[in-house]
Amino acid sequence: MQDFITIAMPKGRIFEEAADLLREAGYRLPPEFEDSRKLIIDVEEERFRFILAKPMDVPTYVEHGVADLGIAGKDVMLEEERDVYELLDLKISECYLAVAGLPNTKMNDVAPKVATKYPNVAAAYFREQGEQVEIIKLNGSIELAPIIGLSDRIVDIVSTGRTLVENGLVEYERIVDITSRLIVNPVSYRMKDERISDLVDRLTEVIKGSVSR
Ligand SMILES: Nc1ncnc2c1ncn2[C@@H]1O[C@H](COP(=O)(O)OP(=O)(O)OP(=O)(O)O)[C@@H](O)[C@H]1O
Ligand SMILES: O=P(O)(O)OC[C@H]1O[C@H](OP(=O)(O)OP(=O)(O)O)[C@H](O)[C@@H]1O
Repeated sequence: MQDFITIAMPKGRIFEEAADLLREAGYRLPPEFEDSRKLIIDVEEERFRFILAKPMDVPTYVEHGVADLGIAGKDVMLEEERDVYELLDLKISECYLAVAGLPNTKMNDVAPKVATKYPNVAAAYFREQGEQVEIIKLNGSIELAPIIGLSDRIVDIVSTGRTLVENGLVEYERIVDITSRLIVNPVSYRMKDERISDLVDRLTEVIKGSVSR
C-alpha cells in the first residue's frame, strides 16, 4: 500500500460528480464504483485507495493523515476549520449558504434563535453582523425549524431554492458561495508531491475545459 494515494470521498450527492471528474481526468475507475456499499475501494490499476466518508467527516480523515487527499464542500471546510490545504476548486456541487426564515418576520429582539447544521459558520456570521443569537444545531430538515417555531431563522444550503419555496420560506441574506474542493494533508503533500501534482494538473485541465464549454 506504500505508494497508494488514499482519497477520502464524500458519500452522497458530491460522490458521483467527483467520480465523473476523475474519469474525465483519465483515471480508470471500475463501473461498479458508484454502486458499491464498500467503504474502502482499492483501484490497483491507478494505485488509489478510496475511503467513503460522511461529507462532514472528510477533512477529519485528511487532517489526521489516514487519507492523503479528500473532496469536501467549502461549507464543510468553513465549518470544520481543519489543518489541511485546499488545492483546487473543483467547481462541482454548486450551492450557497444563506439566512432564511418565514416571510415578513423580524428576528426576535430577545435571544433570537437560529437553527443550522453549520453552528460555527452561523455563529461567526451573526457575530460579524453584531447580532447576538442562540444557535440551535440540527442535523437535517433545517427548513422545519422556523415553520414549527423552533427558530426565527435558519442558516442552510440553497441550491435551486426549491426546498425554501415548497416550505413557504424566503431568503434574507446570502452568506457565501459554495463549491467542492480538493484538499490535502500537509505531510502527504510534501511526501507524495509528484503524484499529487499530476492529479491536480489533470483535474485542472478538465475543470478549465468544463468552465469554457
Ligand atoms: N442541495 C444541494 N445542491 C448542491 N450541493 C449541495 C446541496 N446540498 C449540499 N450540497 C453540497 O454537497 C455536500 C454534501 O451534501 P450531502 O447532502 O450529500 O451531505 P450531507 O447532507 O452533509 O450528508 P448527510 O445527509 O448524509 O448527513 C455539502 O457539504 C455541500 O457542499
Ligand atoms: O435549494 P434546494 O435545491 O432545494 O436544495 C437545498 C436543500 O438541500 C439540502 O438538503 P438535503 O437534501 O441534503 O437534506 P437534509 O440536509 O435536510 O438532510 C439543504 O440542506 C437544503 O435543504
